[in-house]
Amino acid sequence: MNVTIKPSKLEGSIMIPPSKSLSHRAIIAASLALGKSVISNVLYSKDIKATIEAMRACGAIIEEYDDYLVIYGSKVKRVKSMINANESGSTIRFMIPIALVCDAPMEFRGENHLVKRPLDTFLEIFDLQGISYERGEDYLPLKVKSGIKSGVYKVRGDISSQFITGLLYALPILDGDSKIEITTTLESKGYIDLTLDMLKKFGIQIENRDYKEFYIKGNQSYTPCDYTIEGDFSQSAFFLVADCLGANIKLKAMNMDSHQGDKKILKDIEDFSSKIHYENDELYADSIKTKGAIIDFSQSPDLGPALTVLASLSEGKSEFINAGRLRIKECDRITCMKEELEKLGANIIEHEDGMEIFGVDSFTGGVIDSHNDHRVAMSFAMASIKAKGDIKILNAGCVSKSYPNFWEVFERLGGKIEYEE
Ligand SMILES: O=C(O)C1=C[C@@H](OP(=O)(O)O)[C@@H](O)[C@H](O)C1
Ligand SMILES: C=C(OP(=O)(O)O)C(=O)O
Repeated sequence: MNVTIKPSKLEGSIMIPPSKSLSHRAIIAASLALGKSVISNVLYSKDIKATIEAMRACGAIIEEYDDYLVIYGSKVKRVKSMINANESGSTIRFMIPIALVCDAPMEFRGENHLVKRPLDTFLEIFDLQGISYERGEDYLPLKVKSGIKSGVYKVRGDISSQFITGLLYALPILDGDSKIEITTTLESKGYIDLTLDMLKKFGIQIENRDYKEFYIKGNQSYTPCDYTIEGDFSQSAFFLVADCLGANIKLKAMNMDSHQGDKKILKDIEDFSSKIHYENDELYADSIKTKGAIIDFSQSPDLGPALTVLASLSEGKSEFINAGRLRIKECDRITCMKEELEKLGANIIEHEDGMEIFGVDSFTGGVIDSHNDHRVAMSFAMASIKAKGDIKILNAGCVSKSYPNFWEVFERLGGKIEYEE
């Protein structure tokens, strides 16, 4: 599906969808807890559906209702011999160690760009533990012959924190104690905090030694827990950027005490010289001519696409640093944002691990390729606010990865869209 957006004023109050990161974590923890858990405020995005199916493949009984799940957890067992993570990096990297708690063969699959996103950390572990596996040219499909064992795991912290999250979920339920040693600086640390918080809620103890080593006692049990998913700060970024660009959108019921790393968007927006307000339970940013800023993406890579749009429309120069991991997401988000924004008149210099962005006053119209990346598509929806002509976004349906009703919400806020199948 393609969409053509006519520049228009966006205004209104909306509920931001539930956090994708917390949803994955709650569903997995509940699926591993023997007994009944209710997970409320669930959005059935493609990524979350992939995790639900993956946990069913490992033995959980999951009942789906409108916006909540009733989950009867189980010990990991082989109900199906294949897990398809679709396009979800979180699902594949969380599920590999979890599914391999059960000592039986498992095939992991993925779709589109996911098959090329790195899984080396796990392949190295398989080699060290003598676990045989088969793969082709890409990382997926991956057929693993047997389960993982407790012990010492040395893991890089600068490729994806998702490997560490997967291990933190799996190692407590193995026989024997384990230790994860982080061998580099740890990036996306906020996501490890979300993991540790969720594990604690479901009764799992992890000893965190300053994020350098994690000690994990074996033979632990997940205990059931009812849990409500809070609003997603990564998704709030698109609407707060829209506010800066001239929209008047208020985000209802965000948890201002949230531990989500992407809550950093509030500071980032203020670094661009706008102001964040939280009044009467509503979050919004001032519409002003923002000024260029220096933004570090080591802890919050998912904010990259939205902030590239904001920087392109801010006065003067912005510098994005420590952003190399943006290249290993749903697409190479550095090259893609540069190439697509330049079609609208932006001025960007690309570096291996960042960008220099020279602000312009407004955009022209143009045809944008979303590169099948939900965050790219949503960022260009917001770019349309400052465009002098129509913006057509190709393959705009990719928003369903995290936010299936995004375009409906955009229209409800006053966005003018023509759809084309
Ligand atoms: O653990 C998580 O929920 C996530 C971790 C981040 O990945 P990295 O750890 O690879 O940066 C982030 O980009 C992803 O969207 C969600
Ligand atoms: C990178 C993302 O997710 P994942 O790694 O789970 O595919 C994302 O949502 O931007």
